[in-house]
Amino acid sequence: MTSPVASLRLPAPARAWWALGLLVALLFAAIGWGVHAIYQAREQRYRHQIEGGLQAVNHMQVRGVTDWRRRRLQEAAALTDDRLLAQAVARWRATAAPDAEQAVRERLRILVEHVRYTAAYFVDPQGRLILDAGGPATGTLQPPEMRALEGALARAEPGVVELRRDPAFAFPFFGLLAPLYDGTASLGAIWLVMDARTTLYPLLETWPTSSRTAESVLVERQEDTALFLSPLRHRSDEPLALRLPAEPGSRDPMVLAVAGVRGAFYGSDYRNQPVLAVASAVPDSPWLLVSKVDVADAFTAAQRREWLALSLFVSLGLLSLGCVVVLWQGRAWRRERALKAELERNLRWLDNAQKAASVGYFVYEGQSEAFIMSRMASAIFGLPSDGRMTLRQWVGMLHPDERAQTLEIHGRAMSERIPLRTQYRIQRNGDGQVRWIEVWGEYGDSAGDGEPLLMTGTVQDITDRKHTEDELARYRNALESQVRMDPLTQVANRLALDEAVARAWSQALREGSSLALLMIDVDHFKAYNDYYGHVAGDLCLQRVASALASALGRPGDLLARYGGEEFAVLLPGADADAALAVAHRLQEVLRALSLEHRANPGGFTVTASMGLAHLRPADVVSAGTETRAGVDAAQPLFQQADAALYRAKQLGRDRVVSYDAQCAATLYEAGQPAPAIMLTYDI
Ligand SMILES: Nc1nc2c(ncn2[C@@H]2O[C@H](COP(=O)(O)OP(=O)(O)OP(=O)(O)O)[C@@H](O)[C@H]2O)c(=O)[nH]1
Repeated sequence: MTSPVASLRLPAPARAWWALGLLVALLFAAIGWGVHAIYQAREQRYRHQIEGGLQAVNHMQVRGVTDWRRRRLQEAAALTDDRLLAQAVARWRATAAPDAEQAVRERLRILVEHVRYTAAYFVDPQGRLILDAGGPATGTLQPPEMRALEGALARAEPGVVELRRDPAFAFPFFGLLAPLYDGTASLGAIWLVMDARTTLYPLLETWPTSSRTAESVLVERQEDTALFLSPLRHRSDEPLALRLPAEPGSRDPMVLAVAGVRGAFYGSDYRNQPVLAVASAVPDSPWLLVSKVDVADAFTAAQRREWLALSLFVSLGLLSLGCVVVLWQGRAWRRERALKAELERNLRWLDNAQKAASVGYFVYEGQSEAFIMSRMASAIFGLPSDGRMTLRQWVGMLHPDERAQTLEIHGRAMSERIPLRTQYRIQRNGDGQVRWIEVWGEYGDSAGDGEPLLMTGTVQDITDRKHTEDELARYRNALESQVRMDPLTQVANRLALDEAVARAWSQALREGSSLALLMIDVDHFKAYNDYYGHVAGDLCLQRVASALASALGRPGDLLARYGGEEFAVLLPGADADAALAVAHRLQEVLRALSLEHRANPGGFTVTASMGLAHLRPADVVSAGTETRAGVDAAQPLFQQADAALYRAKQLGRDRVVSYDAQCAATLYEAGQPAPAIMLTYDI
């Protein structure tokens, strides 16, 4: 038999959990793959974005440098086209007029102060320095400037001296030579000198990002080298001092640029750092502008952004998942709370129901030899409500009258595994009260599973019910006896006599034994009533009955009031002599009573006549005269007793007559029907 506790165990999860686990693993794999793919796509996009961004910066700076050069050329061309300046120079050179010289110097001063040239000179066609903004100048042009002057004068347009260094100036400078003419005669030229540090190089430092590795460098191919025209961010070489050989296989972006590589590309710069670079040519110049940024720097920022976005995405996902779990768990919690509340309600209801019905439940654990009990069960046994009672406690409480029987019933239920239903008394330890209880239980034992012996059951206090039942039984018995008792004399009535006679007749018939019936009639009782009154008559009958009853002692003998002043005594199993002896004893008892009866013609006390019948029912049946059942079967007994009584009256009353042939004859003579069976007796 499976234990009820064992049956409460949940089934093993098995395949459902495996499937769930696999599903979750697949889900995570799909999410991981999705995240990786998103990351790859986004990284590619960011790479393009970074390359595009660097290209945009490079183009912007190229445009700035180009504008810078164009403005310088325009300014030089404007000097060549300035007729007033040319006329002032021509007049100054021809006449040495101070106002003309002043006009030329003023023009040179404006160029220095307002157009931000570092220096401006007037040079003659032979390249000698004649005048600057401060006054007369001395010296001659260096070869690069001389070549530019000759070219400018020959072409009648400004000549450019590319960025270079010279001991005359402590900075890299850019030079222009603007030729001047007086008609077709050349007057010389204005030499404009511009410091690259303050005007050109700042254009290369305009970056929209705050990257620490981003830089732009102007380079120029000079023979088989790449000459760095602008300063370097991570190296202290002066501009125009560093040049790298343009070797094939070099990965330096400057070298690659002078080798003809344009657009975005990857390389390794003068620090041997991997870089992303963009190279462009500055229009109308020999310059190349290379903008570059460390790969690590560019992509670390992008990767950081990417990881940030991804971690944000993952965090949001996890947060959502957490919310779902919390919601789900919250629902589970709410559901569990509701179930607990319902369970508590049900337990309260069960408790109340138990109280109302005085029923408790319990589980008996064979292993620990203890009862685990509900509150009500504890209360029934008068124990504290800790819900535990040992086997020894229980045995000690069993009422001594039922202890052995109760233990046997429990033992049989346990050994035969049959349901237990029993009632017994207990004497409670606490208050000493004796209570009736009813126990319903069932033993369970999964010995094969190693489960301990268990019995579950209910216990009900039925003390009140038992009392009620006892009351009812007493009441019923009282009723029963009242129905079969004569209310006046308190001896058995006619109904009780008939039932007793029927029983005795059947028993005697079965056993082949005999029985006797004595009919007793108070003599001249009408006269007693008439003389003493009816109430006194009742009292007389009561005393007669009481006296007769006191003379009968044998179990089974029965005195009954047959009717009126007539009594009957049934003597089952009595033989003829014994029956006659009883009759005489009864007569003696009456005489000893000495009840006064002045109206009795035969004396002055109450007397009675008695007719005795004695027979064996088996004889009657074998004679075939009677075939009736019950009390009717015993009619011969009554008839013979009646006949004997009649004869006793006939013979003068106050005597005992046993039935014999004379009795029948007397009846016959009196014209009354004689009993059907004429059995005689030896009296
Ligand atoms: N007081 C009283 N009288 C009763 C009761 N039952 C019957 N009797 C009276 O008993 C009398 C019986 O009278 P009878 O049948 O003529 O017999 P008897 O007067 O006894 O004469 P014998 O029997 O021939 O000696 C009647 O007068 C009844 O009224 C009773 O319960 N109480």
